[in-house]
Amino acid sequence: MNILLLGYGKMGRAIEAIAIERGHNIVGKINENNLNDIKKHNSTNTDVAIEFSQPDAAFDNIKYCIDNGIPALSGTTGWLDKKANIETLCKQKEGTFFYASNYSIGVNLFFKLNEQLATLMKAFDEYNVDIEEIHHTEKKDAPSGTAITLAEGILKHATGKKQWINKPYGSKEDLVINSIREDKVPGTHTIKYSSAVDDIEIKHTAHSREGFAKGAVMVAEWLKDKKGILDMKDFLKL
Ligand SMILES: NC(=O)C1=CN([C@@H]2O[C@H](COP(=O)(O)OP(=O)(O)OC[C@H]3O[C@@H](n4cnc5c(N)ncnc54)[C@H](OP(=O)(O)O)[C@@H]3O)[C@@H](O)[C@H]2O)C=CC1
Ligand SMILES: O=C(O)C1=N[C@H](C(=O)O)C[C@H](O)C1
Repeated sequence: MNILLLGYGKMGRAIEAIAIERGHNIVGKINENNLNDIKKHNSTNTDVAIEFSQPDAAFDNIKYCIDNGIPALSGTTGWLDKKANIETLCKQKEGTFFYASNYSIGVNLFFKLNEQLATLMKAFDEYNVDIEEIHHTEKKDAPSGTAITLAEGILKHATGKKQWINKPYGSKEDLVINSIREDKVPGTHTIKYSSAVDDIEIKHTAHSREGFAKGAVMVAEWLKDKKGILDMKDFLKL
């Protein structure tokens, strides 16, 4: 499979290593120094684009792929206010677009567990729920995309919470997401239900970027012949 990497930073490099190990060709690596090279790519020389860049770059990268008939998956966080525009374009052009805030299989099981726990805890309003996410200090956005997905999963079920906020403390109606930045941490997310007498916690700890990268390559292999707007629920059949 011919893969175009849009974004060749920490994730682009981790994805390249796994893609090569799985027998794929990397036909382009785009970063801020060679942005114009994206124009060399089209549906005849590229099977799929894997986009892990930065919040202000994702929209244009994905738009290019859809305009040029290249199936695209993106993992970039912090740009989702424009995702609906991409989905409209994808429908108009009958293209292929896949998005996940986290490509790790373990995190997607954790998303499911989070919703199951939120459903269970609904009847016990003596517990307050909050989220903590810890990432490396180079991360450009906060809260993490994964923490937002976790918050949306809780808000769907927890009647006492009205919205998430990205501060260490909030009112009873706020679902607090506390973002902590520490050197080299690949990504740790904790959901904590606290009462006066005890706490219940679930936690996902990424040991490296390998899980995100392997998930992205596996999705790319699956996506290349698909059409439409897809996500991890379609891929994992969860
Ligand atoms: N969904 C998931 O599973 C995961 C998502 N992420 C997300 O992926 C994104 C990238 O993470 P990470 O690799 O750690 O970040 P890095 O900062 O290490 O890499 C970002 C790369 O994007 C490049 N870039 C900047 N502008 C453009 C552009 N217009 N087109 C193409 N590339 C561009 C940068 O180029 P240059 O080096 O020249 O500045 C850099 O190489 C983040 O949003 C992060 O949150 C991360 C891990 C997992
Ligand atoms: O920037 C990162 O590194 C990560 N970003 C994603 C996010 O914002 O959730 C996924 C992962 O946690 C690593």
